[in-house]
Amino acid sequence: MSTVALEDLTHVYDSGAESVKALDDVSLTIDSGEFVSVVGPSGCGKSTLLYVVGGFIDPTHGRILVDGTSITGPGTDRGVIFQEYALYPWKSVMENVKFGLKHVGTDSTEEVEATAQKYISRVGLDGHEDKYPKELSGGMKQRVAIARTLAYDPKILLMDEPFGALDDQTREILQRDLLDICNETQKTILFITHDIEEAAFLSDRIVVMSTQPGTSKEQFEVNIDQSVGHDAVYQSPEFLDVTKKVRRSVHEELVIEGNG
Ligand SMILES: Nc1ncnc2c1ncn2[C@@H]1O[C@H](COP(=O)(O)OP(=O)(O)OP(=O)(O)O)[C@@H](O)[C@H]1O
Repeated sequence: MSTVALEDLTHVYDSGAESVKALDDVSLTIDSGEFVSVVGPSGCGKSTLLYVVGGFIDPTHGRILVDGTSITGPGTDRGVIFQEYALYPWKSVMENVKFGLKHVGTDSTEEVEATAQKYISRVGLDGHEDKYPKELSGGMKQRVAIARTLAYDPKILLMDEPFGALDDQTREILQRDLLDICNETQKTILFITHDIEEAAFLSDRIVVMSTQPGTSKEQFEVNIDQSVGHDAVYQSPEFLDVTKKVRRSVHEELVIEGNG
């Protein structure tokens, strides 16, 4: 369990001729075990926010604290899952998952094998260990990516549109699996999505970002019992209410952008 605090994050991409302010003074705390989604108009800085929290880019201003300590780059305390599965095409499912464990210095071959197998099973890929990415569907590839990240047990998951490339049915199955994993392991999650319904189904809290430069515009608590399943949740008054409010908030930004 880990708390993540984003303090006054500003990021400017400076490519010499032109500079783009992607984030403007974003502050946000994600409590231990909390699931927070970030939504907002295209180009508002959602991915930038995730890269900064992942430690892949240094913010121009501000800092990120994990359990009170400032981060200085990527680390195994934070596992990142992208929309593109980022698997090694020349490695099998087993080898891809084992690769994740290299970062945490597990020495024993048996231990590595057993841990990899545990997470391959956890994401429902028993029997597919020796297959290569090209032999897998999109949903299976994303399961491998999730298993590879879970295998080294990061306390924090940073997910950038992880289900964006999947069909509706596969997406719903993986959303449910993700929630089950969260309940079992109490991960702290920062989840980026375009999909307001997805954010409302999965999250404890939704942050709406303003149009570029991205600021944390508005936040919505979500109190939904996801265990009743997608169909029942999607028809519940709480779900309809929160999606309406979030949609309105995002839509205001699109109008502002259109006028600007
Ligand atoms: N490497 C870069 N160099 C310069 N500008 C960049 C770079 N990466 C992103 N940007 C700009 O920063 C702003 C924020 O981009 P970012 O990808 O974080 O937004 P986003 O909200 O994730 O977008 P989308 O929803 O379309 O994926 C955009 O104006 C984008 O063009």
